[in-house]
Amino acid sequence: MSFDRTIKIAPSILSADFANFGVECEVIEAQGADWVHVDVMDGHFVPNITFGPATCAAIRPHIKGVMDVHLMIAPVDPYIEGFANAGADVITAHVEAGPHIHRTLQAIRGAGAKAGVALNPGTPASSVEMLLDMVDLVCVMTVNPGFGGQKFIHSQIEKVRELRAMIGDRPIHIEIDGGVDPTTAPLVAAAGADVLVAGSAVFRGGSITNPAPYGENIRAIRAAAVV
Ligand SMILES: O=C(CO)[C@H](O)[C@H](O)COP(=O)(O)O
Repeated sequence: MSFDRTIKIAPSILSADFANFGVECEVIEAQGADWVHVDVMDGHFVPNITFGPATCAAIRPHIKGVMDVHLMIAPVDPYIEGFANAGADVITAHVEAGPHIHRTLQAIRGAGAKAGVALNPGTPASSVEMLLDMVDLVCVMTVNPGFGGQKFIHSQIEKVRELRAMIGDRPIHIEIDGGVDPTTAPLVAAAGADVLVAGSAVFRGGSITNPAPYGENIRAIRAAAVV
């Protein structure tokens, strides 16, 4: 997985057809997705439950590119190896998920994956300042995690600017997750984000038997984000 700062669109399969994840991943990549974003929720750290490492392992053969696994779970550490073995390229843990995020990030890299750290909307950019040598990606949650289809929280744009300045030349992606669409994409891209997670704005209007809207939606977000 090479590093660059071009805009990458990462559809969240939270908005896909849960009965057809494998095909959804193939179709979304064929329609122009750069990464596939996989939302893991435990009903404890967030008020929703999705799936675990077995599902990630099952969809891995259907993804040619980057499988970007976002863990909205606590505790995190006991499950890192399982998600790495399932083939995750990036594993992102929340800074709020436990008292030892530095250890968690070490464990992610130790398991052979790129390490991401996610920040809830109420968590300041400064919380990752001491972690920058440990991370490959910082994920700014622009909704409260747990559900797709929520409204973008505009106050997070300033956090993205702060992170962009803090990161400087380091090879660290800034990922935005929640409420990304053609109206919000240019705001976060201008602030310095390069990975845009989008669920409802990508999957809206399409299906595995009618995938063209996926491609139109991805192209619309990408075009809007080129600032
Ligand atoms: O992590 C998430 C929710 O916790 C989702 O990835 C995120 O909300 C994307 O969905 P949408 O684009 O519909 O807002």
